[in-house]
Amino acid sequence: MFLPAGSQDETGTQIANRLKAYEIFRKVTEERNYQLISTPVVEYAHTFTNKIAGMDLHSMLKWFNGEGEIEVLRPDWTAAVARAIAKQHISCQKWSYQGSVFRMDKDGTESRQAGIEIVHAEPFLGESECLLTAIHFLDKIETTNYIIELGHTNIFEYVIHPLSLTVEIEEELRNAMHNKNRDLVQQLMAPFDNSVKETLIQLIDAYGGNEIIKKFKDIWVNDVELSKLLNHMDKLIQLLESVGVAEVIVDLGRVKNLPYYDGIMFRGFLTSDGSTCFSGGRYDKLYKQFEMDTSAVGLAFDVDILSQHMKASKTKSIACIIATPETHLFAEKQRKELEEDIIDIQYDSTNVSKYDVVYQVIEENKQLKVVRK
Ligand SMILES: N[C@@H](Cc1c[nH]c[nH+]1)C(=O)O
Repeated sequence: MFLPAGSQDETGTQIANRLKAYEIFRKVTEERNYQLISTPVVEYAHTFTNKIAGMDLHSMLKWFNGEGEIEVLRPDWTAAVARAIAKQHISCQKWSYQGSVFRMDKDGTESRQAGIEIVHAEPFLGESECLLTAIHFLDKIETTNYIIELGHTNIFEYVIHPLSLTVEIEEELRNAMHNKNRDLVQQLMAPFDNSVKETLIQLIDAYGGNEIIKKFKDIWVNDVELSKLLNHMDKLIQLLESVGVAEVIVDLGRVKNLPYYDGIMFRGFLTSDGSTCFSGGRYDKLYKQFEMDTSAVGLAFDVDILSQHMKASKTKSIACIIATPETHLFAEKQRKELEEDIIDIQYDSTNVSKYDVVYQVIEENKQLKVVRK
C-alpha cells in the first residue's frame, strides 16, 4: 500500500546488517589496495544500451530529459564505472564501489550492491584477485556456507559459431540454455547440424565438480580452443580449492547473463537456500567502446541477500538512565562511563522492563549521581 510494486521500506536488522556488510567490504577492499569510486544515480541510457554494453532498455527506470535524451536510474555499476574510469591512467587498476542499482526485471526494483572492477591487469591476476577478494570478504562477514560456480561465455558461443544463427534465434537459444530447457533447445536446433545439437544437449547437464572438467577434457581432447578454456577453468578451481573453498563447481552450459561478458564468469551461491550472493565475470569487450584493448574483470555482491543471511551482530546490553529535564545533561555525560552499552535516556520509568539495565539519576548531598535500580 502507498508504494509502487517493487519498492520496499526496511527497518531493524536488515539495515544494520547491510551497513555492517558495506563497512566490512570497504575495509577489505581498502586493505587490498582498491580505490573507491562512486558514479551518479542518474545517467544517460546510452551508457548501458550502446551496442557493446548491450543492456535491455525495457528493464530500466527511464524518462526523457529536456533535450529529448533518455536518462535512467543506474541499472548496472560495471558499465557506469567503465564510463567513468576509461580516461584514467592505466596504473589505476582496482576499483571498489557500493550502492544501489535499479532494474524492473528483478523482484525488487532497487537492489544494493558492493562490487569490484579490475582493469588493465594481467588476466589471470585479475580473475584470481576478484575471487580471492570475494572469499576474503565472505570470511570477514562470517558467511562460510557457500559454493563458487565457474562458467565461461566462450563455450556456448564457440559451439554455435559455425551455425551463423540470426541474432533472434541466437538469443532464444541462449535463453533456452539458461533455463536448461532441453525441449526448446532441441526444437530450435532441429534445422541444424546434428553434432552441434548433441553438444548443446550434453552441455545442459555439464555441471558439477571437478569430474565434469575431466570428462570434457577427454571429449574435447582434439579441440585446441575448448581444451585451452578448460585448462584455464581448471587453474582457477585449483586456486579456489587451495585457499580452502569447500565447494567449487563448474557449469559448462552456462551462458552469459549480461551481454558484455566475454570470458570467465563466476557466481557465489549460499548453501542455505541457493540464493546468489555474488556474480561477475570478464568483460574486456566493454572497453572497445572507448577504443581500448584491455583486460577487465569484476564481480558484485548482492548486499540485500547477504544481509538477509548474516548472523545478527553480538548484541550490546541496552541500558536506560531515568532522568528529568533538570538532570538530562548529567545523564548525557554518563555515556562516557558506560561506553560498552547502548544508552537510552527517559524521563518516565513506567515502561522500563524492556531494558537490560536501568539507572536513575539521584541527588545525594547536593551531588548528582547515577544508581542502578
Ligand atoms: N555488474 C554485474 C556484476 C559484475 C561486476 N563486474 C563484472 N560483473 C551485475 O550486476 O551482475
